[in-house]
Amino acid sequence: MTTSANGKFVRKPFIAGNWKMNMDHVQGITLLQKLAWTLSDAKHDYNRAEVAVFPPFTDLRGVQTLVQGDDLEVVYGGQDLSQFDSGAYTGDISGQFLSKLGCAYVLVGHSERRTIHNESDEVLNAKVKAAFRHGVTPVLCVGEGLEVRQAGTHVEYTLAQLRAGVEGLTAEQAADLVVAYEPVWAIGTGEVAGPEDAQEMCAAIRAELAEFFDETVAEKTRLLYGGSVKANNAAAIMAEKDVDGLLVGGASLDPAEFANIVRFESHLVTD
Ligand SMILES: O=C[C@H](O)COP(=O)(O)O
Repeated sequence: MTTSANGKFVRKPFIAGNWKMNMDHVQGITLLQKLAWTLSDAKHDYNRAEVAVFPPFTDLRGVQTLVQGDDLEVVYGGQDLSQFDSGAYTGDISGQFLSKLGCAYVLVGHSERRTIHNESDEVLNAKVKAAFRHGVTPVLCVGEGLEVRQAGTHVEYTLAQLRAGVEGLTAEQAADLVVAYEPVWAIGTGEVAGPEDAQEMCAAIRAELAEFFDETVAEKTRLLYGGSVKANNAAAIMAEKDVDGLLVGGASLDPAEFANIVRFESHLVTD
């Protein structure tokens, strides 16, 4: 755990770049090299903000080789995993394979998996458990679409996804879990939920974790915001009390922009 210069952070900030279905394995290496150089030039202290990238599966072996070969401090993960460990599941990727590739994290239930691939809460709960079985930390994504937001039921909707996702976890697992709140209406649209929207939901998620598990879990679980994050809005979102990190899509494909998001602290107003 880290405390920042302004004393805000009790949980280590976590800045994650989800490349989605962008960057083939050659482009991915170039992107990661540029990101690492930019952060090195800026003397980024990885103790102050953990940096993760989530490349496509086909990039992961190259990413592992680069991270190991150049001793990079950037960590990486998969964008999805199977709820099963092995067998006749064509096209799926086991948590065991991700673990063997050195993945520290895996996204579970990204809104694009929930909508395009119709992944249910039950399947996602099984995926969260599969990740833990293989020693890979799940980043459970939750969040509402535009209709739910307009109906004003977004908090209850999102908390129901959360409860379903963490069902059956031990307190220790829940404390390690990362939860990403992504309001679907703010993803890739240029629409940003305001810092106060991110705070409202992250506070509600933390309270729900305290209720579902206990206060200790709620104090430890890291909560991210994702949805049209850019360098010019990252600091304001991160200044919110219950926001511990950012899940960045489009802006993570630009190494200079993403590095500036990682270095959000340099844009924070300190007392
Ligand atoms: O995984 C990232 C989120 O879907 C946000 O994507 P975005 O930054 O392109 O809006």
